[in-house]
Amino acid sequence: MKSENYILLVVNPIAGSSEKKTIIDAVKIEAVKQGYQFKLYQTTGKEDEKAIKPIIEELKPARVIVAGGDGTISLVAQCVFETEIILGIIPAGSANGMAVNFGLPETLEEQITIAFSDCKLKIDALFINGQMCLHIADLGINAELVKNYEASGVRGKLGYFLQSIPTLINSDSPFHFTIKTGDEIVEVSGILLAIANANKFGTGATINPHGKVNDGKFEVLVFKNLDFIEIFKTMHDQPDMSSDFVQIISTEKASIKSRKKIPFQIDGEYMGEVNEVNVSVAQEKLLMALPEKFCKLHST
Ligand SMILES: Nc1ncnc2c1ncn2[C@@H]1O[C@H](COP(=O)(O)OP(=O)(O)OP(=O)(O)O)[C@@H](O)[C@H]1O
Repeated sequence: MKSENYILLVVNPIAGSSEKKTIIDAVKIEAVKQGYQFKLYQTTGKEDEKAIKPIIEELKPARVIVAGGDGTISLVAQCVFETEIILGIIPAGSANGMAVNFGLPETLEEQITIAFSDCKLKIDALFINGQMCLHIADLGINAELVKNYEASGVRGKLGYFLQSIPTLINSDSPFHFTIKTGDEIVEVSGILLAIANANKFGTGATINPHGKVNDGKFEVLVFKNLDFIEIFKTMHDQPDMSSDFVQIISTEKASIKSRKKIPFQIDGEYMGEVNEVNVSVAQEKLLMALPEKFCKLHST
């Protein structure tokens, strides 16, 4: 089989509410136009990683393009981790947190241009309790919201919205955290502890204004209360958040414990309740095709 002459497109047929045939056709047309062979893999939700890895080994594609939500992007990222294969993204999930963080445009045409472009960046991957995280993981009310959303069966942004009020009312928060980073131990209480490789939540809220995706570090952010003025500030790209609202720890590794078990999510997938998470970072191990503005911002 001829190497590096393929574009592999991985599509999650059930992600979000968008119709996938348009995406598949448009990516195929672009691949053929650029002289590539085209291969499509549609996820089943069962052992997809085991199915995708041998396809990549056999075809050695120049790029793998993924059309789905954050869960599918993470799945495919694991398949190209530590290789020189370029990963391109067509956001097609409900919340698309990663796409919002990377500043990917809204139209399919522009997304395809970027996925095929030479504007590339090697980004860090976090490993949290052995699981890859590219965007944001958290313990507390946001993870509770993800759990309730997944259980509700209502997909899309409306599902998140419908779940938010009962989740806030019924939450067990605040939680008490012990955070160990190298030599430092911090004791702190909060409603939400986020572990962020990224700057923004899927809502566009900038929770981690100084984070960089390729600096070999990540941020542990403890949100102490539901201060709506401070939450409002996160709608700006460079919010000046008070330390009474959020405590930010920038580090290369962390061990986080809590007295009681807390709902936990990674990149929008609910992971159950835990009372300990261990985080490490693998620097610049994932090669991605990203918007020029994002690449420039991270190359300085
Ligand atoms: N063919 C399929 N049938 C059912 N579930 C699937 C299928 N393919 C993938 N999945 C499941 O989809 C989930 C990942 O969804 P993804 O992150 O792509 O979308 P999302 O952002 O969660 O958006 P949505 O809310 O639309 O699912 C995983 O739980 C995976 O097991």
